[in-house]
Amino acid sequence: MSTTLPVVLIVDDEIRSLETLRRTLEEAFEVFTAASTDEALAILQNEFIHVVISDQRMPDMTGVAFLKLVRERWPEVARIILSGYADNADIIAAINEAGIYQYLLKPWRPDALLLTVQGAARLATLQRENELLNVELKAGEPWMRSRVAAKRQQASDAFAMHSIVRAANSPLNRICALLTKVAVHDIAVLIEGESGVGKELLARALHYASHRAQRPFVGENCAALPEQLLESVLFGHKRGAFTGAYQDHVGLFQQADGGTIFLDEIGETSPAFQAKLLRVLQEGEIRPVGSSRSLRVDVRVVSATNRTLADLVQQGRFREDLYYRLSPFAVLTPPLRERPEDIPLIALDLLERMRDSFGLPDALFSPATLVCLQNYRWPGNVRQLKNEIQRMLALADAPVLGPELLSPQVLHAGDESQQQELAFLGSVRGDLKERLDQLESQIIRETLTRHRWNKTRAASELGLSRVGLRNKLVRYGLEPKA
Ligand SMILES: Nc1ncnc2c1ncn2[C@@H]1O[C@H](COP(=O)(O)OP(=O)(O)OP(=O)(O)O)[C@@H](O)[C@H]1O
Repeated sequence: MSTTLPVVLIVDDEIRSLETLRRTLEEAFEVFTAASTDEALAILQNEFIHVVISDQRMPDMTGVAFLKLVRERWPEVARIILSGYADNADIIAAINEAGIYQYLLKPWRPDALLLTVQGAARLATLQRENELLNVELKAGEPWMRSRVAAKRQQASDAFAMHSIVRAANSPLNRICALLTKVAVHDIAVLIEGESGVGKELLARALHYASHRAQRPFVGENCAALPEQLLESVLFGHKRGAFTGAYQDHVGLFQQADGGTIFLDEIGETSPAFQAKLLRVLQEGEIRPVGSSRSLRVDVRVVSATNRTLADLVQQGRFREDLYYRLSPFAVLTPPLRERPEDIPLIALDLLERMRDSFGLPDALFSPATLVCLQNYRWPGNVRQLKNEIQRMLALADAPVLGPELLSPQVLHAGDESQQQELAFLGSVRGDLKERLDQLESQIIRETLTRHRWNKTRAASELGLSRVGLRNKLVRYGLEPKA
């Protein structure tokens, strides 16, 4: 599951009610609103929605009829009905026909609504993961077990350390190697790095490299929820623990039992929450809100932050004792601008994944576009790169994605790079032979990086034999470090 916010679509013909719902949910979710079912269907068609909340009484169709349609087309989307009337027939129809997650009565309470939508989003995420695993309900049957095992293997391959795209000489190699080593030991891991650098990707890869791979990986963005809700989401609650707690709720720590829990944006948590988390980690037990019983859980904690946690400790904003609990092993993921050799490879990988859905199965980058992509500084890291490629695909009319499709700041980075190239040429010292050697070494390094250090392809592009290329690598000391 991604710890980017879950996406919720609200459908209601009353604009004021739509806006109130949006305001209540938009802190914790990415929210779309639709004032008609047609508008809602168009959004479902184009967006990746986790939860649909529909009003029951709408002019064009009832909420139940609409959610039935949603269930037929997008069964993985969790469905919630909001109604002003406790009509038994409607409730039974909603449950039977539209398979809804919850029937909420108006006036709803913000905390109850948030909890319900959080639970529904979690369900939708699990359903998506199940879909990935293609686990069918008959998993208990012996013939299914081997299939489930095979599908789990596929999932672990998809999230394996080796599937994290990076160049042969990328600094990520060292990080992946360290995480693979640490994975087999059951210690907590802290992953630091700017937003969008791939911290969650690394956390998942760590999980799948560990002996916990057959158990769940669950994640939560700790910055997305108010303190009390976060506590309830992570540790669970008993029915009646607070207003709006209509039923028992199993927390994520319990859901992750035997597996890994990923606590994203841990640096944003309140002192009170930090104290509770520390107790859970010290005791290996959780106590659901409103419960008098503690439950033992066996969970490996991987946390992430885009701050420097040690600095927050220094500033008195993060508990030192919790910091040491969370970080017996810590890695700093470098931003994309510090590993430009990864950019073309990640860009090509993202393009391959996305081009079909934009109806451009043969799309490829022009060489000038690749140069611009590699020269830009990507403050939003891989997530921003992904958005940029989506934007290009959305604007493109032909398979070759030229630089004219780039957003201005990325395009402009190309200009800067030309200036840099001129500056580089000006900075090269020595006689003509020495300067040409330096240029040759740069060109070979760039070509190899683009070909993921596949020497046959690089040699072919450069018009060299493999032996010829190898000799030059030795001469210029260019062999990548393992
Ligand atoms: N090396 C990579 N190869 C392919 N895709 C990547 C790579 N690194 C990151 N991504 C993709 O970039 C996006 C952002 O990555 P991820 O969510 O892991 O970042 P993050 O550091 O956890 O971000 P945040 O701090 O905002 O939670 C995801 O879609 C992820 O799949």
